[in-house]
Amino acid sequence: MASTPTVDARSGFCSSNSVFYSKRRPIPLPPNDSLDITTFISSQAHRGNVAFIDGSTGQQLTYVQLWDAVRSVASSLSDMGIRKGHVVLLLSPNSIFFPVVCLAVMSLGAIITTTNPLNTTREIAKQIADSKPVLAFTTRQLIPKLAGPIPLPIVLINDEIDAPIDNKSIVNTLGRMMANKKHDGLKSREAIIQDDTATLLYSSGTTGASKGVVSSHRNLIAMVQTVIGRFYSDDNHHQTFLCTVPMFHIYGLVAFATGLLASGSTIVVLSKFEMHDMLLSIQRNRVSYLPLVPPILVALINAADQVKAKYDLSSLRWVLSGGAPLSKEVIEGFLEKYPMVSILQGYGLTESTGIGASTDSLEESRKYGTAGLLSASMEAMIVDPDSGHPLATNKTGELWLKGPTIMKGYFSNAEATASTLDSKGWLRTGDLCYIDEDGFIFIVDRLKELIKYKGYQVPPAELEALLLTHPEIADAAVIPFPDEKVGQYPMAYVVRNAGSSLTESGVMEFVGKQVAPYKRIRRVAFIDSVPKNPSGKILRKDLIQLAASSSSSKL
Ligand SMILES: Nc1ncnc2c1ncn2[C@@H]1O[C@H](COP(=O)(O)OP(=O)(O)OP(=O)(O)O)[C@@H](O)[C@H]1O
Repeated sequence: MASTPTVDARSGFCSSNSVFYSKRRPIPLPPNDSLDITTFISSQAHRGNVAFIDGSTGQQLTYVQLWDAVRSVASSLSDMGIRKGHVVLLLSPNSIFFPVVCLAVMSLGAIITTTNPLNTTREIAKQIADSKPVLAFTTRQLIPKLAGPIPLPIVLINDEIDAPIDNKSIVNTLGRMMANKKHDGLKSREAIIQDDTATLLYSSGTTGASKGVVSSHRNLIAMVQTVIGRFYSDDNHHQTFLCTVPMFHIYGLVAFATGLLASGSTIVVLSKFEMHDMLLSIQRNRVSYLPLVPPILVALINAADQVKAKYDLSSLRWVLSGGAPLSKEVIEGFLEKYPMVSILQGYGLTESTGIGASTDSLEESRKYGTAGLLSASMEAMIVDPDSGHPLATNKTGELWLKGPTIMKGYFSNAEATASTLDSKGWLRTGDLCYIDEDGFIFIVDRLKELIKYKGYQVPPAELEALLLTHPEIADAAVIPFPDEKVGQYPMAYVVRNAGSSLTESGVMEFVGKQVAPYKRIRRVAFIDSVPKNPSGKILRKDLIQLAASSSSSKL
């Protein structure tokens, strides 16, 4: 008889197979295999009334209007010949119509692919060549970005029904589609099963070329269940969220275009992040939940006195941080300035269709620096990157994840899929982590970003967190600087507070006193701001390039 694996209730670790099991209540997936994400969300019971509010114009979409719009757009798409398996590109800043497009496309079994409006025409052309969309939704301002070698028919996202169709690529407008009340097109909708592909999102490309991540309806349904479990387990009272993070990224997509709609939340949408607009929207709409990325949190700390004097933030209860590391020092700094607000953490990847671990309560968040507990039904292994052996609690190695939200694979890239997903469904996250005796995950750094000094590994995130504790440092990034003798050494790019006269040697001494000799920063440069991507990650490759060009120009 096979023995039952013994799982330690405190850590979730099973010593017989070295797997960490989630400590959260498992979430049963809907048994009906013939189910798409849109039907799943729209069939959830809740008492919500207003789904979306445009943060700048105040325009609202109620839940009744939202689902009516989704059906109208789906029917129009079907009339245009969009079928299951077709890829549809969405190039748009955040808007209350972004989710309408996503949900309509997915309801037909077609696949939504999104892209960053800040991408160049060349980058977008590359994504188009890879994903081969048959149609694009975009705004009038962004049409020139689709001027690549493959012309695409365009649906204009425009809230005016009678927007002029004055460009030969424009085949329709979203306003006209939403006004279509016949819904005859839905009769030719094909059957969808949970395993069918729903989204083709591109990873951020922080550590290499961006890759197309294929997620299924099942992946998204499981993620919606995770979101419901995270925010609505105890009581089902109405909550208002502010959307500042981009909806084209997995973070924004699972929260604002899918997950939160299952429980009747109200979502105030900002087309882009701007500090004043964000704060004004919180005040005006009595926002209770603010999901953001770490740089915004840092900005809120730095400007705390002016912010509190100018805006009424009394409705704000929770800030959710995700997408990039958040140090203990930043958390403490925030709580000191905003004692009424609690911070929740979320950790995930495009490849895990969103949240893989999170803190869901104030008590959990008090484990400062943690990315949280594994999401419901998620399993983890910590694998020694050198030996490939799984490790136990409090040992650092690469985090592997397995569960119902893990992607199907990379699009048209069998090689990348094989090196990231193993045959048993384990996803190699590329993140260096440990899991403590209570089951909390701590992210040390990204494997690919470790600096190798004389064979020792130096995590840049640790040095960045330390630099941020300096009272005269507003922001910092640490990169590897190539050196013939030692391989690489840590170099810091530092943003000084206004009026600071901190010197290079001052920075080096500050760090040198607090770390082992191999971790010391051996080169410093001052900059005005640290380049970051929309999910808050430091664009280290840009800084590496900058360091290389400034050192060669000095030769
Ligand atoms: N709460 C968090 N704390 C620390 N790091 C986080 C957190 N959330 C996400 N991350 C980081 O973000 C990564 C996932 O990011 P994303 O899927 O946007 O693309 P990327 O990994 O940056 O891009 P690419 O794989 O193309 O380099 C995780 O592997 C992790 O390194």
